[in-house]
Amino acid sequence: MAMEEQKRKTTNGFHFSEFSSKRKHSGDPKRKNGSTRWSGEAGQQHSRYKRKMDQPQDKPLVSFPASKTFTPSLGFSLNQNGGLGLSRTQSLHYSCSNCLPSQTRNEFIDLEYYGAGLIDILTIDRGSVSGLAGWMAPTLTWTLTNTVIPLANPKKETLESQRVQTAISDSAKLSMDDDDKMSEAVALKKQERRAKSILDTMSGAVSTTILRMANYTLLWVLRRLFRHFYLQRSHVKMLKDAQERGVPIIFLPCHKSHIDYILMSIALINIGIKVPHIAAGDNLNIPVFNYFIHRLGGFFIRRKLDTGNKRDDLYRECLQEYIEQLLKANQNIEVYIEGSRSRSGKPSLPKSGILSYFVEAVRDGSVSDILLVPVGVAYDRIVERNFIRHELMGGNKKPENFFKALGGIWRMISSDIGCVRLDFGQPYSLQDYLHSLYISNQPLMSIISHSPSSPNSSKHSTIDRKAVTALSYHIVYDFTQVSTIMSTNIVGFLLLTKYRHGATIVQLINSYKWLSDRIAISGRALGFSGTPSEAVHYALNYLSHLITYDDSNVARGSASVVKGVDPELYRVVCPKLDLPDVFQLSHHSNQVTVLFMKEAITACGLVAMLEYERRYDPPSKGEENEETVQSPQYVSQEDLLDYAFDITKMIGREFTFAPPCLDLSQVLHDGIEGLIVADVLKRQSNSSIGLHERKIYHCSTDWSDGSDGEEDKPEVLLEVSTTQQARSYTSFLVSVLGPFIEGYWSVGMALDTLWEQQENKKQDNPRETCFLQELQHSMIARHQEGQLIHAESCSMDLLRNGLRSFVSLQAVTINPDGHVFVIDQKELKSFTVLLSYCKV
Ligand SMILES: CCCCCCCCCCCCCCCC(=O)SCCNC(=O)CCNC(=O)[C@H](O)C(C)(C)COP(=O)(O)OP(=O)(O)OC[C@H]1O[C@@H](n2cnc3c(N)ncnc32)[C@H](O)[C@@H]1OP(=O)(O)O
Repeated sequence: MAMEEQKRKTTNGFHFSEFSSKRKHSGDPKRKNGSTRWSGEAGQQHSRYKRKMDQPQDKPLVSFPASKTFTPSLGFSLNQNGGLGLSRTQSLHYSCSNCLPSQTRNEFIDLEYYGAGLIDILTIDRGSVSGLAGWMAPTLTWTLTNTVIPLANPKKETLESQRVQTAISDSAKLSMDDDDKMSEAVALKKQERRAKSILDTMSGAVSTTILRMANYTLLWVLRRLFRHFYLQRSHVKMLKDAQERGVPIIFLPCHKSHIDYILMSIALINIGIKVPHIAAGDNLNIPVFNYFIHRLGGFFIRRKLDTGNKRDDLYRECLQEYIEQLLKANQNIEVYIEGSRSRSGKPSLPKSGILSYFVEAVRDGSVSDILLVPVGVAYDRIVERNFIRHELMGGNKKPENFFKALGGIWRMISSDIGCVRLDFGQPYSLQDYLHSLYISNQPLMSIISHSPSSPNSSKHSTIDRKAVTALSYHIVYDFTQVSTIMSTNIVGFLLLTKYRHGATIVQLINSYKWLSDRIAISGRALGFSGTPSEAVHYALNYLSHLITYDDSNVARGSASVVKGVDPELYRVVCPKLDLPDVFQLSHHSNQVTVLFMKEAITACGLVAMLEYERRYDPPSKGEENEETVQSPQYVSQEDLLDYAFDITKMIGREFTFAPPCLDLSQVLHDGIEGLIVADVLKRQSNSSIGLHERKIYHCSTDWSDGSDGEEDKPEVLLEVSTTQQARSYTSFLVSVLGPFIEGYWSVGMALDTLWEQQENKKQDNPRETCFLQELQHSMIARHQEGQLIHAESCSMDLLRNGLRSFVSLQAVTINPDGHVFVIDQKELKSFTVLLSYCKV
């Protein structure tokens, strides 16, 4: 009792994160605020803690997805394969009720157009005109005359602007400080020349003639590449309505392939939307191509604004002013905020630099408003397979060049990529977004780390960096939500989770039905409308290089083969789990993973919690009778949330599975609800269970300091179902996150070894790239020895994210020279142990 009293005295209420949850810990002096101790040594430290939700109890637990409406299966189309078409039409107008006022949300929704079907851009409006004339007619007439507004001269206006002129004189002063002998006139001239050369490289004038020719040629190429290229009719109307508003539209697509921007421009041109100016990384500034890119609307930006460690303010100002000039001229802009193509199929963490320029333009009144349109791009097949294999296996990014680009185009033309679909999210006003964000003081989800402004950053004091970062995460969430899930994604996902050891086609068809229903309920669009059997066959055809068939079942005349049913359906399909093939399957599968994230995280929390208890709090000898073993298990909901919270902190950034304006505890509550609906957990009222019969894994309320009367609140207990069905669903959910858990755990173990070396000062700490390469080599070796469960966990992308996650948990740091140092071994160990519990 005295000990409990002592605990109570030493317990402090503290904020685990600024926004999300408030925890109390046990008062163990070894524990530091906000961290969970996951000691590997039995019984040494208990990691139970009490967590208190900031949210009032009467607030709805889950308030997203918001304002979504959806009409299933209205459109229909046939493809060349005789009926297997991408035709399920589902309109999804997503916007977030948390951070947008309702009038903005519903502004562009016009129910009349709902479910009016899909448009195939490859055959759009050719109508009765046939042959060459049919091709040329739309190209030469209405399309381009409407869609390109010639720019006056953004380069000249940018150069003459107050902002760039000030930056020129500031840079001149700096160069005079560096070189005493330089006169002011010379310094100014030099900086002026530099500004001019920056803008020469950056800007280009759109040419209607070249656009017209490109539209014609590329439509021809795309016809060879894709079976269909679909847009939703309702989205076309929505974009036209948005265009009527007379403010610039910013298109923010996800980035999976070089074809993304070609599809975007072609789609917009052919539906009569003003063609956007596209921010292109300067790696594409290659001879010949750069001429065309400039004339097709691209403008080059550096992928890193600063060169080396030297800050380049002149470049920043030129870029910002150039963008502002485009906005003032009411031009549409397209930005790939992920900054590069996704290697893993899931969105990369967004970059906020260009977004901050849009925000600043609206806030300082340079433009009255801007409409933001997230765009999802979905392919049946991965377009650039080789580059994914190469880079995820740790290969360096190869610089682009003319011949490589030509080779890439040729390879693409000669392959069949299936169908592609563009889905536009509902346009939302940046003005409204900022307004409601500041008015409602929305919290940002705590797992988002926003980069603080650099110490020598003189700018952007007026912009709340958190708000801009939140906006960028919101966009990533939005384009994920609007993206269509293709049949290849579903089959890839099933093969990597439920059926890693193989499944008959019949099993795949049944699971496909189940999963497509899940997708429909979640409000995401499904990119296939045929029967599940057609969809599975269609997908297996596109995944043929990633699977093998085992016919022994059929040849043996196995009992499971039903007479009278096509024996083909009993062939066993096995995924190729070798490296690097498995990366491609996981690229497909990751499109679906995000749907299960909330539940999978809570399921991992549950597994970790039960494993912890099994190891460190086994039933005492006397209790170990048959009755106790079979008695139901209970967990405290709050403790489960704590475990889930820590897992989210660790691997949550792999997927943007909730908008940043939601409180993380709300999101995880949603995950628990999912487990309850699936009968994995059952909610119990405290009073209905006698203390003696509870085997409850929860913390003691005695740890509370009692200052806020929390102990008055009834404790929510969850009964863990022991049915076979519940267990297999839990294992399925855990397997969804399996590769991430295994990869991150391997990073944790490698860092632990590094810490030992660091302590013994055996050798210099490795650089980040070296550390990751060595780790990947050892993992590949372990995979070859059959010691890894998931070969996907060897992905360089995943290992890099794992390392960054430990950095953001402040267990590890990477110094300016790129060397990796462990700075908090306890924190490192606690999270590594937590991951090992999820692995079981
Ligand atoms: C008909 C036929 C048609 C055919 C049609 C063909 C079309 C032919 C076109 C080809 C088109 C190709 C298109 C390819 C697609 C790509 O090439 S994708 C790659 C290029 N695009 C991008 O990277 C866009 C997204 N990236 C960004 O926005 C990055 O921030 C930037 C601008 C590249 C800079 O990155 P960075 O150097 O790492 O710097 P970062 O930390 O982001 O910060 C820079 C500044 O932004 C501001 N900032 C950053 N974060 C924040 C924040 N949270 N809050 C406030 N301010 C912030 C600050 O001012 C910051 O400076 P300091 O605070 O340090 O002073």
